[in-house]
Amino acid sequence: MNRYLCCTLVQIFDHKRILLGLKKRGLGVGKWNGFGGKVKPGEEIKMAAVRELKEESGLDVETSDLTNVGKLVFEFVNNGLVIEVYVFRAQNYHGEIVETEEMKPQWFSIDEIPFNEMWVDDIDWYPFMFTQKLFFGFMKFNGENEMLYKELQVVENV
Ligand SMILES: Nc1[nH]c(=O)nc2c1ncn2[C@H]1C[C@H](O)[C@@H](COP(=O)(O)OP(=O)(O)OP(=O)(O)O)O1
Repeated sequence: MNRYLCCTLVQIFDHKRILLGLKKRGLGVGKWNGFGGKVKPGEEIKMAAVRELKEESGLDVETSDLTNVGKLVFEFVNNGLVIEVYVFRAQNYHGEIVETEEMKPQWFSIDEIPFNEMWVDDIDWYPFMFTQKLFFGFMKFNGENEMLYKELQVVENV
């Protein structure tokens, strides 16, 4: 039986900029990513997204300001881990951006997203996010840097 995790990922937008965080520890260390993490048992997914965004960036959003952009399922063939990631975007937020032990946040122009320092699948699904098409993706990884398989499709709901 594979080990399964349900996670969130929040992409914060401000006009033509996106806020990314450099992951300082754990899964995806050294990569720029949106903000998110594991949903706790019994926790509502959007509440987990709000909590993880706050923990990793200092920013607050309302659950009603989180828009679904897609769902990604990653299978890590090297260790049997399966991660289901609910991806959201938000442009209404408040609070001060802070660097934490886990993440170093930084704004990037949406024309200068550092895809070569991100999870290798991001370059495939960010375009769906930008064109506001709800997507579902399934990817197989061997370790954190080798993508063995990918499948992406536009869907009606996630
Ligand atoms: N291939 C991938 N592409 C991507 O863009 N984001 C990925 C990804 N695989 C995992 N993620 C994201 C989803 C989620 O936001 C994060 C994984 O969560 P973490 O392991 O950081 O969880 P936590 O923040 O709960 O960890 P700890 O607090 O350290 O226990 O990495």
